[in-house]
Parts: sequence; C-alpha cells; structure tokens
Amino acid sequence: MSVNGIHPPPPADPAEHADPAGALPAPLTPPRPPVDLAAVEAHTRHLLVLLGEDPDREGLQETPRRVAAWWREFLDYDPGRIATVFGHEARGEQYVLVRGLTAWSLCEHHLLPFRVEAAVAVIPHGQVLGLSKLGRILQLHAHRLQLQERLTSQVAATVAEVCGSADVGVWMTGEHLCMSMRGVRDDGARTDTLCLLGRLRTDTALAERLHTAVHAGRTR
Ligand SMILES: Nc1nc2c(ncn2[C@@H]2O[C@H](COP(=O)(O)OP(=O)(O)OP(=O)(O)O)[C@@H](O)[C@H]2O)c(=O)[nH]1
Ligand SMILES: [Zn+2]
Repeated sequence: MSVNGIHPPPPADPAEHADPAGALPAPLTPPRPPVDLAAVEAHTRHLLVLLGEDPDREGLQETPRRVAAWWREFLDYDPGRIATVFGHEARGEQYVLVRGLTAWSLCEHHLLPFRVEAAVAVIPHGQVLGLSKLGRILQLHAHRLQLQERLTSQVAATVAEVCGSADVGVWMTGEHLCMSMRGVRDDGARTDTLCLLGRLRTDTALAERLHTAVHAGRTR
C-alpha cells in the first residue's frame, strides 16, 4: 500500500522499541478517498444557510464551488517526486541540514491553519537525497488534517526511509491560528516540536550542534 506514491514505513517491530536509537515508525494517517467536489459544494451551501447567510446573494454564489476546490487542492495535493537520491561516499562523518522550510497545515481539532517552519538534518550513508525533496516531504505530510507532533514524526520517518539513513532529525516551529485568532487568543505563542532518530538520539553533542545551527537561522 502506498500513500501519494510513497510507501509507508514497515509495521512496528517490537524489537525497535527496545533500541533507543531505533527509528520510530510514524503513525501515518490512513489513506482517504479523493475529495468529492459535488458533495462538498452542496454541504458548503447548506453550511452557509445554517450560518444565517443567503447562499444566493451575489458575493456567496460561487463560494461553495470555491470551498470545494480548496479542499481538493489541499487534501488531494500531489507533492511530485520525493525520492531522488544520489550516490555519495559519506558514511556517517558528515551531516546535511536544510533550514527555513515552510508549510501550511490544518489543525485537526478546529480545521484552522497552522504554519510551520522546519529544519531537517540527515547523516548520509552512501547516498544523499535531492535537497528539494525534504521540502516536498514536508508538504506531503502537511497537506492533511494534522497534529504538529505527528507531522514532525511523519516527516522524519519518510526522510529516513527515502534516504536509507536512520540518522535523521526534524525541528519544527508552528503558529496555530486556533490559538491566535480564537480560543485563548495568544498571538505570540509558538510551538516547537522535535523528532530525533538513530544517532541523533544517542549522540547528544551532535544533536546540540545541530540544534544551535537550526536556531541560528531562525526567522520567527
Ligand atoms: N498537541 C497539540 N495540540 C493541538 C494542536 N493543534 C491544536 N491543538 C490543541 O487541541 C486542543 C483542543 O482542545 P479542546 O479543549 O478539545 O478544544 P477547545 O475547547 O476548542 O480548546 P481551546 O483551543 O483551548 O479553546 C487545544 O488545546 C488546541 O490548542 C497540535 O498540533 N498539537
Ligand atoms: Zn486547533
């Protein structure tokens, strides 16, 4: 079974849990059918009525169609090719760190957006991944109803899988509109999440070096 063309990580192996450096299997969200444009359009029209609006007034006539198109654009997103790798002789003595990746996702509790800035580090073992693919992997997992924690671990697991390296770290800082425009209305709150796999979990000096490098370029 594949999700958007990529294969999910293998099923959890109990032996992995005994090894603190083992790659954690990511809890992938189950595959879902494509967005049904006609049904979403009809329900959006009904929602407008429930919200006390007249869906036939000039400004709203096209809104159900646009909303359905937006859900399709978001949920049926195609990240393109995510797994171009190049042979490279490095075997553990080098790291690759890409900072400043950004993506929009949707909080699964309120269906409100959250924006993340992410950094991904990999210690290559015989091959390297095309740099842009790290951003594509982030987009792939962001285009779902998400939790920031799950997004972080899914990106780490997919990067590990396509790089053929268990030594991966993902740092993420998120701004959740459900915390800023509603609810607690905490405009300044930022959420940091981190997933370290393999050597990045056990080599604390390396993890600290990377952490410093990640935050040296922080923009938000
Ligand atoms: N851990 C985690 N929590 C999230 C994320 N996105 C939203 N939440 C939280 O999900 C929680 C839902 O809490 P509930 O009490 O069920 O809902 P609510 O009454 O709307 O909560 P408030 O947001 O506090 O108004 C809130 O605390 C949100 O801040 C996320 O990515 N990770
Ligand atoms: Zn929310």
